[in-house]
Amino acid sequence: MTVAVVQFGGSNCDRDTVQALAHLGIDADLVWHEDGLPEETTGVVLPGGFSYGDYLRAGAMAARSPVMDEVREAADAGTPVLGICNGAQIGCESSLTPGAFTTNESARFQCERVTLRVENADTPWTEGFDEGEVVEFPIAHGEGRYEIDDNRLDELEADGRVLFRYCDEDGNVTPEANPNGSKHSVAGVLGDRDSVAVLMPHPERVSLPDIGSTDGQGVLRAFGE
Ligand SMILES: NC(=O)CC[C@H](N)C(=O)O
Repeated sequence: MTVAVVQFGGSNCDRDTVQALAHLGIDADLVWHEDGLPEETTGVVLPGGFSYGDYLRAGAMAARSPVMDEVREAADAGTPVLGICNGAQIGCESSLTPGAFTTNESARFQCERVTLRVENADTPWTEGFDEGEVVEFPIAHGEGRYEIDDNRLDELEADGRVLFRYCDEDGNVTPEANPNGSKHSVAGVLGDRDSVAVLMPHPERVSLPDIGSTDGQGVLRAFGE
């Protein structure tokens, strides 16, 4: 049982992710994208970073790597797939998940801790949380503003495919608590299956007790089942 953490040129959260998974007793390995997914792959993480220097649009180049065809096949077969930050951008650029992550409203790179409200606790990524629970994760992105057409967003909302929303410390979803101008304050969404998810905040950066918080463990535990 091995989770493949797929490295592209410019990935930089790959090792942190392996370490965070290992801390939870989940076997994970770095996989260079040109090498393809190993046969024993039981989960896939598209990690954060700056693949191809965010050239064109963040995630646009990595989404065209042949390994993404394998990731899609694995996802279609029910293998859990999680895109984190740049991995979320790659997930949307490759249509594994709906919508797109575009330039922050501030037009700046933002690195800060944010609070998130768990919108649907009935998914593998959130079953360790309560619905409405407020958790704190870091963000570190320049292109994290979630965009999607209104009809599609209404469908996602109706289907419970919004996983996390930016909120204030009391769980109120307000424009002030939305760090990047994401539509409906969306911070994470599910793909067609609930085994596929992407989120802009970084659960792997809040998964090791030594770093001070373990709020992110619930997300990564999905790979332990
Ligand atoms: N931390 C990350 O993965 C960064 C994502 C991407 N490079 C951005 O700035 O939007």
